[in-house]
Amino acid sequence: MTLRFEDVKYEVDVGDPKNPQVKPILKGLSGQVEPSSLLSIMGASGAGKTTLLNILAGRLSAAGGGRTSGRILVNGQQRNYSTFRKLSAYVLQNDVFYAELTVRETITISAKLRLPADMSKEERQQRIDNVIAELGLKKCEDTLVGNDVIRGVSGGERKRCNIGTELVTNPTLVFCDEPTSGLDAFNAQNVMSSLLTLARAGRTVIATIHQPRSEIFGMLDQLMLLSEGHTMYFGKAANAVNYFDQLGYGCPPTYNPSDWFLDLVSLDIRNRDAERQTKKRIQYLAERFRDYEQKHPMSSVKTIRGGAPLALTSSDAEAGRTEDPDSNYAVSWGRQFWILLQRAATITSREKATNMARFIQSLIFGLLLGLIWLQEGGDESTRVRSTAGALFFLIMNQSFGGVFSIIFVFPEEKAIIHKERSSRSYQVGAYFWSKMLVNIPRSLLANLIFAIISYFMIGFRLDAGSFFGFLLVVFLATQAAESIAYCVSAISDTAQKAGAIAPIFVVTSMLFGGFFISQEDIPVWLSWLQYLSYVKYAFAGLMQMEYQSRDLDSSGCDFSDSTESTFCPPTGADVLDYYDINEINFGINVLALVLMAVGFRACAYGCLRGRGPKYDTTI
Ligand SMILES: Nc1ncnc2c1ncn2[C@@H]1O[C@H](COP(=O)(O)OP(=O)(O)OP(=O)(O)O)[C@@H](O)[C@H]1O
Repeated sequence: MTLRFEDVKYEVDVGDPKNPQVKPILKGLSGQVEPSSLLSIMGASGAGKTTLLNILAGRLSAAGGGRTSGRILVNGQQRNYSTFRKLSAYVLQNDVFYAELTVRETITISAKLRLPADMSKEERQQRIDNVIAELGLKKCEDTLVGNDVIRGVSGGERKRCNIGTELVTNPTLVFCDEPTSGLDAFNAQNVMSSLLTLARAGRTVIATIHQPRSEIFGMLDQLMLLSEGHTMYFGKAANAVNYFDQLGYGCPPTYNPSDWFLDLVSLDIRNRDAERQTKKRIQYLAERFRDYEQKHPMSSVKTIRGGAPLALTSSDAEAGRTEDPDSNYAVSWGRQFWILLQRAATITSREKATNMARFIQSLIFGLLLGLIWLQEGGDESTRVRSTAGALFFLIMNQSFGGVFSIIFVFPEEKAIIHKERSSRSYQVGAYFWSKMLVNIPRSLLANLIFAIISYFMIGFRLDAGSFFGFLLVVFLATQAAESIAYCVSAISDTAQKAGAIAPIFVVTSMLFGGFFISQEDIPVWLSWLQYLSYVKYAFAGLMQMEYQSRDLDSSGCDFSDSTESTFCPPTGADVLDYYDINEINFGINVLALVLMAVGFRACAYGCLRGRGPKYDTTI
């Protein structure tokens, strides 16, 4: 596939939105990349490399609010975005992965989601094996990808795994953003030689690269050198030294050419003199290159080394061989859901530290609450108050446990989802609902551990119905709190933001939960808030389980003086009256909790869906 770009410009508005200033970022860049070749876009930080790569890949975020112009031609024709996406792959700079999956599992899941469902198992397996072999990942295929906490593959292997997940579709065009960043020299070279191998197999590869060591520089086919949005050089990498030599900027013999070029085209802003001088030099080099471009029009830019181009139709036909011809996804929603459900189950079962932390937390808090309210004695009045306190506190405890298990994890996972959605691996609903389903057993088990310990230590009503009612309400309250956490995480960019917002909802629910403030004390204009409080329904449900249809031991009570301070209820119904929780029955409270758990999750799903990747498709 030959990719040609002509006079590509990109500008954004900066400063006061009412009186914005136009900031040009790319100032009319042109070039052409042919099959079997690797174009490296080089330049100092802020030169515009990533912006250009994103525009060429059709992955420039529409959220940036900039304006693009120019022309991008694929095999001489205006690109069709839908086909272009299927034929191209974009390898992000950040290797965001599930640390708990192995390299082979990661690539296999990508293949299952992105290859047509009617492809035979053997054919798919062959494709996965080829990708693993092609990228030299055989040695570490069964090693966990890992992260900062879990020991996994090396940085270079992770980068190649990142490339591998994109290569399973056999793309004809591969875009790579800074594939060598963060890698040591050895791994950087390995990654670059993998890219070169891909190019030699007939693909067109475009990669941004910051400052390659001399061995890597020697491997490059075509080089595009950028500075301040201008082209400083475009052509054979091997000719670059000669080109700058002719302009009077000969590379000293002991220098790595890429270091030399970066020194030449970097803007030095340490002091005014240096800035003026370097600006002048950049301006001069940009003008010289424009002259050079006019003398050597683009059609004369030839592929450096030969290689049979991949038949455009093979990949195209493959990508078009989907279950639903109208869908942009390779497999149906149901199959996406099933694959993602299996993935989520595998990850959850391997999150040993998280699972243990959740279960130990339930155990410790179950014991702690049990010890604090251990078989509370005293008169009925004291027992009622302390039971209400215990029930309320344990709802809060389980809610916070659930909320914090999500808000510090989910926002980070969103980076993976964003990447996978950008490559159109699946619909967000398939991911979200499969994840919700997989999380339920873990949450249920944590609640069960907590319920068994606290229920019997505190000494709540001793019959099976009451215990399971208690478990149901605590579980649903946790689910409602988790749903709020998902919702907040879906709208927050970072875990910190989610961590700051989520308690607002939980604490407000707590405030209107019916324990601290009675209904009549809530100002009328705020009273609607109580109906949004899952704590209210959970507290009412638990109190009903404990006190419904129950006579109390009210010996020693003086009913002639039933003021608040000498509260002395003869029956459970009086207790429920006292806490204003007789108006809604247990079934309705449970239903309200179910609706809140589902409703907030649906909101979270809506937010995730609405905040999906959107790209500028102007050119
Ligand atoms: N939407 C935007 N609004 C304002 N400035 C922007 C926007 N997009 C890019 N820029 C600016 O354009 C310049 C080029 O950005 P780009 O990310 O392409 O640089 P780069 O060469 O890839 O740098 P690096 O090597 O540091 O990643 C930077 O100065 C950046 O701050």
